[in-house]
Amino acid sequence: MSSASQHYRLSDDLLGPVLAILDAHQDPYLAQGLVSAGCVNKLDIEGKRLLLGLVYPYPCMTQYRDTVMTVTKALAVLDAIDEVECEIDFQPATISALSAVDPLPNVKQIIAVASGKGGVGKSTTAVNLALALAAEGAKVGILDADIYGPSIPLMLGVTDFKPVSPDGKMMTAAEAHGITAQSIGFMLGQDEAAVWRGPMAAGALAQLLSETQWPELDYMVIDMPPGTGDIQLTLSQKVPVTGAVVVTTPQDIALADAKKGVSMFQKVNIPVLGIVENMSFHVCTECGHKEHPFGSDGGRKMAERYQVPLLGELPLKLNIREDVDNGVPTVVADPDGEVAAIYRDIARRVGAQLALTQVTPSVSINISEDE
Ligand SMILES: Nc1ncnc2c1ncn2[C@@H]1O[C@H](COP(=O)(O)OP(=O)(O)OP(=O)(O)O)[C@@H](O)[C@H]1O
Repeated sequence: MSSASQHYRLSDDLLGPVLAILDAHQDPYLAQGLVSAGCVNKLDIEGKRLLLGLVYPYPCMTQYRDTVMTVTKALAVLDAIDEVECEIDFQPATISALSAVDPLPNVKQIIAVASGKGGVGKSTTAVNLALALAAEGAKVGILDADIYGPSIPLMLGVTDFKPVSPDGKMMTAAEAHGITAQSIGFMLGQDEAAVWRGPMAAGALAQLLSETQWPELDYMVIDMPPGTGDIQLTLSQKVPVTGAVVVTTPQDIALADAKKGVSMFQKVNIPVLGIVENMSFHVCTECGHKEHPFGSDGGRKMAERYQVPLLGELPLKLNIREDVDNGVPTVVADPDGEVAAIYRDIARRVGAQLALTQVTPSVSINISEDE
């Protein structure tokens, strides 16, 4: 990876040691030194004050302070430097090869959150991932494409939102907790979903995505319908998804279905960014005993087998459910808690994986009226 533009204004004597020190700082998510990862885009010196500019390809705002402290301490060994002024920014990669038909010019990356099986916590993961990416400094949207049970309006507390179309073409989206949301649930009546044929549903969902007035977004998270059937396959082909996250629980049956999810994305050349194991463990609030009600290590073994990262393991925890039921997901309801920290860690991993994957959209979107 290399940075878009680098401004280095140091003498050769100083540049070498500074770059060596910065490259010795391994970024945990990119698994490379800061220089090799292309994060160092500015180096200048005023007297003995080093001006350092870092640009990350994934959002990591909650880590900025730690990074500044570590890097400043490391550079302090050089006699020529007695102060470091560090600016950190985030700039996600933009999809490199967009098709001629580009329905989402405002969106840099599209992440599909999928599961092989219903009820594993896909929507809970999708909404918390979207909010965690936002908490790390990204501009984020979420599309609730789960026609079997659109739950994002409830989870974001925007159940009474009704999209309008002032120009008769593009629909408005809801705003909640700093992210933009569109949901099939805003459009559907109670029992409409179940009767849709696969291609028709996928067409309608792709249309919903392309005909919504999204603001400039770094990431669009799509909460996919559960399963690996026609709708999911067609949707994956109609939308230029740049990476997929597969959610599973550790139990055998969910894992078997999640494997089908991974294979489906691999078949349509969508990079699988990794696996989230939800409801991995439960810690008793009274005695602190940790148990694995649905088995253990399934997600890890699956990740190893398919050679994709295990992005994180979430506990089975009452307040995760209560928070989404209250319309304020845990990342927002308890930002300093350990669950929010896990979601933010997953968000950084997802952003870094997208940056590390040479992404091109799966296919161009071509929506025909009859689908
Ligand atoms: N880690 C967790 N701890 C406790 N409850 C959870 C956790 N993850 C999800 N839940 C709860 O489990 C239920 C199912 O979650 P969710 O709706 O996110 O699953 P899903 O896979 O999207 O389901 P569907 O297939 O119906 O769309 C919800 O009530 C949710 O609040």
